[in-house]
Amino acid sequence: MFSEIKEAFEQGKPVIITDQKREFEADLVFPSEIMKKEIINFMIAEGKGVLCTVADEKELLNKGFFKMPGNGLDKHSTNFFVPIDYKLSDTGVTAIERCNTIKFLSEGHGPSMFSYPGHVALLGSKPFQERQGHTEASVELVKLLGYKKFATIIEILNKDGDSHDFDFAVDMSNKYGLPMVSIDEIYKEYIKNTKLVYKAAEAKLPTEFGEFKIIGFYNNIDEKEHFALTYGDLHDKPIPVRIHSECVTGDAFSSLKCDCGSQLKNAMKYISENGKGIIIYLRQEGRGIGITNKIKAYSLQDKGLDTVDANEVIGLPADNRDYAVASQILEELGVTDIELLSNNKDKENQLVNYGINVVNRKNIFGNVNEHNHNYLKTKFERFGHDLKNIL
Ligand SMILES: Nc1nc2c(ncn2[C@@H]2O[C@H](COP(=O)(O)OP(=O)(O)OP(=O)(O)O)[C@@H](O)[C@H]2O)c(=O)[nH]1
Ligand SMILES: [Mg+2]
Ligand SMILES: [Mg+2]
Ligand SMILES: [Zn+2]
Repeated sequence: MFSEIKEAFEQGKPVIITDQKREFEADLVFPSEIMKKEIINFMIAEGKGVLCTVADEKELLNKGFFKMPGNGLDKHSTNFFVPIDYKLSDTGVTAIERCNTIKFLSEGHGPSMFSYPGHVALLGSKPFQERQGHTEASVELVKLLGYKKFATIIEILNKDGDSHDFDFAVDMSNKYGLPMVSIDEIYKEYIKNTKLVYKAAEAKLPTEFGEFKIIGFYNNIDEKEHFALTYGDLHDKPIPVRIHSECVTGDAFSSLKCDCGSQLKNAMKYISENGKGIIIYLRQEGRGIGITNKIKAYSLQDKGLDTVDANEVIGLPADNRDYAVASQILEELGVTDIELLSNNKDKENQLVNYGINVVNRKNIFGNVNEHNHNYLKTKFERFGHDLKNIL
């Protein structure tokens, strides 16, 4: 898909970046460094939103560009700088003048080359893992494809002048042969190509199942302290790997409402019996909603809701987990080929999408009891977990 986008850029066609999660809006996007007058004209005519040129926020601030007053207070607000024209422009509004302004900026010129306020809106992009808007997606996309980190974007309005019309964007894509890509897809590719996790500390950890090593990591993806336990030599291929999401009730307090505690122990046992392996402990409690929300969900389950509906009734996704950190932990440990110890196909799919070679997925079960039987049945029926053999 990314090679198709590069081809479109080379032919002077913008791409459409969609956002299925945050705002449902669609923007036309083109690399600033190869901008042409005709492309600007097309983007203004067909997009109809506000034409903005995007650059890295830090770089803009370092060079001395001016932020709009009051801007940047809310992390989700549009990060406008004072709009610009290149210095020698006449009015600054024509397609050729806006094109020149955009190209000048992408050549690295500072504020002295521009006049203010001008006719090209200027946006500062944040680090992608901090904010996943069209602003960030546009510059990361062009960077991934080998262009300088400057992009030009415009929001698509439909024939009535309304935004958030996904079908209209699809029609435009078909009419002009413009590739479509979602912010999510660009983010996945970015994570695959950007190192964001580093080993921070390492020590011995003797356990009931033998001597493991425990390794802590810094990461620039979220604020959490993820860690891993490793056992034996990790040079073999594939290495057994258990990626376990935190379940403090099951893992530490012997809860019988789920299978997490016994599943974790069985994984440690399997790894020590095989003489090698890794447990990655991800701090995404309650399938990513946190312990307090999990308790809220439990109280709805006490009233008869299943584990999926309970999350949804409190307004949260049934499963909010992401395995980007796990895939980079594996990379940091030098492991690419794994035997995934899991019954969860989404875990496997996400890891594969993040570039991990899952040679095979091996089921690993916890204990079934009268308290967790329905919970496991729901996971089988509604999430498609591979649990048929134990129910
Ligand atoms: N929201 C919510 N989370 C739960 C509930 N029961 C368990 N969990 C969480 O579910 C997650 C289970 O994680 P894992 O065992 O790594 O993953 P899995 O989806 O069971 O897949 P496997 O790899 O087959 O074990 C943990 O984060 C638990 O805290 C529940 O009823 N509601
Ligand atoms: Mg937006
Ligand atoms: Mg589990
Ligand atoms: Zn659990």
